[in-house]
Amino acid sequence: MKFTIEHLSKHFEKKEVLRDIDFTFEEGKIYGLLGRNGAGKTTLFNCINRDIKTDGGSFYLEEDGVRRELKSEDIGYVLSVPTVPEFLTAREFLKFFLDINENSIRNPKSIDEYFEYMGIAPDDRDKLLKDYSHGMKNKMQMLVNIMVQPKLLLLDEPLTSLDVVVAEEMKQLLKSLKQERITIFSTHIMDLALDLCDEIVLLSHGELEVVEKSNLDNQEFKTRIIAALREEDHV
Ligand SMILES: Nc1ncnc2c1ncn2[C@@H]1O[C@H](COP(=O)(O)OP(=O)(O)OP(=O)(O)O)[C@@H](O)[C@H]1O
Repeated sequence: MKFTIEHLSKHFEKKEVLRDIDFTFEEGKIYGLLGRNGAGKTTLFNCINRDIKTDGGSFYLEEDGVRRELKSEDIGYVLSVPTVPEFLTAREFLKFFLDINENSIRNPKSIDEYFEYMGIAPDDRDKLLKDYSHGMKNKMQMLVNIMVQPKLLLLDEPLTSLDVVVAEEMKQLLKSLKQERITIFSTHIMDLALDLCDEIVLLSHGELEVVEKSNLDNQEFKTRIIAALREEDHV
């Protein structure tokens, strides 16, 4: 499977954020998307998820040699600021989510198995989501996105608010999920990107570019990435 972006452009007023991007992502890989603040990472995700209108461009999935347009049901999108229905308990939310996605969730587990899988303690499962911490809401958002087993998983800085233990668990979880999908992961934490991701892609000057690791060690690789990002024009 391949996910291809063709001629994607997006501007806000006078600012050209994405400039005629052409890029192909491959199945089974986690891509670390790095870019300076304001480089356009969230904008790129929002364009792919059709949350905002693009100026032009197309998105395709190719499976077994057959190419078709990307559909919304192909995508899981974990936002940096988790959005969950605050007025429901975590259990009610999962039940509702399972009900409305009955036809698209393959081999569903029980609600408590999902909580277990995500490390959400029994005492927290019947609490209102408005009383969940930022990190716990993040876990719930991650869970519902994983449940539908999307072909394309977009993660916008999802681990930033998690404590070290949970962040490590989530890292292992993402690694275990990477087969049969394409994962694109934006982060500012370089060590996390190097540790978790198979490829590092820079979003710089509105374009995507792979940074080749070749035979560099991690420190040299980091230096190369930072040097490339420094060139970003910040006006
Ligand atoms: N709705 C909008 N209206 C006007 N400008 C916008 C809008 N959304 C984003 N921008 C601008 O587009 C640029 C890219 O923003 P975006 O949030 O995609 O960057 P980012 O790479 O995700 O940044 P960060 O790493 O800080 O989260 C910024 O200059 C931002 O101000």
